[in-house]
Amino acid sequence: MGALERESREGSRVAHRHRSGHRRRARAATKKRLRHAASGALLLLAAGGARAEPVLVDAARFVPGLVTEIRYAGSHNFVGRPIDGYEAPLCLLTPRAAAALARVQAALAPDGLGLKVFDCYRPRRAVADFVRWAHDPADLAGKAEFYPDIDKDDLFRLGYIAERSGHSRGSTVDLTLVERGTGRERSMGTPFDLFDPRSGEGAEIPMEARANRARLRGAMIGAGFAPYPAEWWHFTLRDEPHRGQGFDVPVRAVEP
Ligand SMILES: C[C@@H](N)C(=O)N[C@H](C)C(=O)O
Ligand SMILES: [Zn+2]
Repeated sequence: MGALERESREGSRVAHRHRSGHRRRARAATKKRLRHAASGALLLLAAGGARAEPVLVDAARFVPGLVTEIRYAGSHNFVGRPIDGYEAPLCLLTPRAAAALARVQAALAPDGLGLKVFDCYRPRRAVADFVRWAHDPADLAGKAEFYPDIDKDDLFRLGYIAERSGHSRGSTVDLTLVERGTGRERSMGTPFDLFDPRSGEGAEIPMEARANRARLRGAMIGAGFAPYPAEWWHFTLRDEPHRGQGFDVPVRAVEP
């Protein structure tokens, strides 16, 4: 069974759980089909195409003015090269997470602020790439910039990178605050993906950076996201769909 087919079956089980009533469940079990659209989008399709619910959407279409800098699609990241599974620099998210992010963006707008995303949905094959990279002690290309004071061996143990990442469920996002007009990033005390205690809660950082972290955190929590204590940039939608799962379809353009 191919990865897409496997994911489709997983998605089908999720859809099934959410249907209420025996009759509807039985009908869904027999009629519902998951198909992989020609574009590569992962779609949940009802029989006859009556209703289509995408599992992942391009968040930029839902969040006006969202700035994207998808680091793992390029080389400016802790590995130092594009990561497996990132075929396009897109922020794919579940529709629920994208809608929540749109609420955050709207809440920030009156202050002239907006969001810039660094990572969104992360395929399992990308996580596997991180794990393979971690097992090569000679590959230290990104050490000086991203983990200067942490042994590469410890990055997973200390929780800076996950072997089973919430990002693979599509409702987790790495992001920061930017000024609306200029796109200039607000200072957060440490850069994105600096694996260091200073990136975590309670770190000794300048007051302005502390205020910026609090602004981001408050806006994200207000829209239903949970922060991650070790990394100021990492948030997961509390009421996320697809819990306990993980998708592996590559990051590439999805149908609108
Ligand atoms: C690698 C970093 N950007 C991140 O997202 N870390 C968390 C722990 C994860 O990998 O899920
Ligand atoms: Zn993250």
